[in-house]
Amino acid sequence: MVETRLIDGKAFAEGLRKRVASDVTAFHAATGVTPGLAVVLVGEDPASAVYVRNKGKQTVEAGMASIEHKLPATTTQAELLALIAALNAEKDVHGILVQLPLPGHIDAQAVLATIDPAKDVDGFHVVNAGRLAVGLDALVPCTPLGCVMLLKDRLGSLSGLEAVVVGRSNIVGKPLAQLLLREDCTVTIAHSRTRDLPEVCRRADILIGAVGRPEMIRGAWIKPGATVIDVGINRVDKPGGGTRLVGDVAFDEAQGIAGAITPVPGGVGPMTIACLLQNTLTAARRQLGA
Ligand SMILES: Nc1nc2c(c(=O)[nH]1)N[C@@H](CN(C=O)c1ccc(C(=O)N[C@@H](CCC(=O)O)C(=O)O)cc1)CN2
Repeated sequence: MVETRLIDGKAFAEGLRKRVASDVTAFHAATGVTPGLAVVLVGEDPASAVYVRNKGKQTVEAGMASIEHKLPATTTQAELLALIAALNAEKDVHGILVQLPLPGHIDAQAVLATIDPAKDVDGFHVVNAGRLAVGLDALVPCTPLGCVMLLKDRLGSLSGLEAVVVGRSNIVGKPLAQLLLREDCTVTIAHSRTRDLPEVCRRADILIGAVGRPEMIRGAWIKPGATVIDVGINRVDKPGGGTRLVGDVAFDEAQGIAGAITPVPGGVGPMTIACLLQNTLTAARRQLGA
C-alpha cells in the first residue's frame, strides 16, 4: 500500500499568479506598458461565462488590463473574424483568446487561424503548435503548461520517465505530449480506441487523464507509486440529487496506489488561468522585444 499525496494545484496556481503580478510590476516599471488581454465569449454557455469572468478578474488582480467582448450566440463567423482582425491591430492588446467551445455554426479552426500568432495566448494557432512540435519558442497551451509545472514541482527532473497521456485533443493531449517529450519523457498518446488501455496505463510513471469521460481510468490501471494528473472536469449527477465535479480518474480507487494525484476540483483547473496570465506577460514581453 502506497501513501498517496495530493497535488494542490489551487495553492500552486495562487503562488504563480503572485509571481506573474510581481513580474508585471517590473515590466511596467521598465517599459511603461501594461499588458492587455482580450477575451472573446460567444453565446451563453454557463460554464464558459464563469471561466471568462474568472479570467477577467484574475487578469486585473495581476495588474494587467482586461478587455472583454461578450457576443450573442447569433454572431456570424464573419463578424467574429472582423473583431479578431481589429484586436490583432490594437497595440494595447498583447493577448487574444476566444473562449471554447464556440456555437456550432462557427468553424473554430478558422477563428483560431485568424488570431495573430504573437498574441495567441492560448497557444492554439497552428504556428504555435508547429513551433512547439519542432522545439522552437512558442506560446504553449495553458492547461498542458500547468500540468508540466505541477509534475516538475513534484518530481524534479522528468527525464527518462514513462508518460502515458490518455486523450488526443489539440488543446490538451497533443501539446502535453510535446511538452513531456521536451522534458525527455518516453511518451505514449492513448485514447478510447487504444487496444488494452488498462495495460498501457499500467506502464506509466506519469499518467495523464485528458479524455473527458467521468472516472474512466480505474485504480487497477495505475502503476503503484505513479504520479497521476487528472485534467478531466466532468459534472455528474449525485445520487440524492444535485451535481458534483469528477475527473477522468476514479479518485477514490487511486488512493493507496498512486504516489500522488491531482484532485478535481482544485488540481489542474486553477493552473489554466494562472498559465494564461503568464502567457499574456510573455506575449507582451516578446512584442516589445523585452
Ligand atoms: N479558449 C479556451 N477555451 C477553453 C479552455 C482554454 O484553455 N482556452 N479551457 C477550458 C475551460 N477553462 C478555461 O478556459 C477552465 C476550465 C476549468 C477551470 C477551473 O479552474 N476549474 C475548477 C473547477 C471549476 C468549477 O467549479 O466548475 C477546478 O478544476 O478546480 C479554469 C478554466 C475549456 N475552454
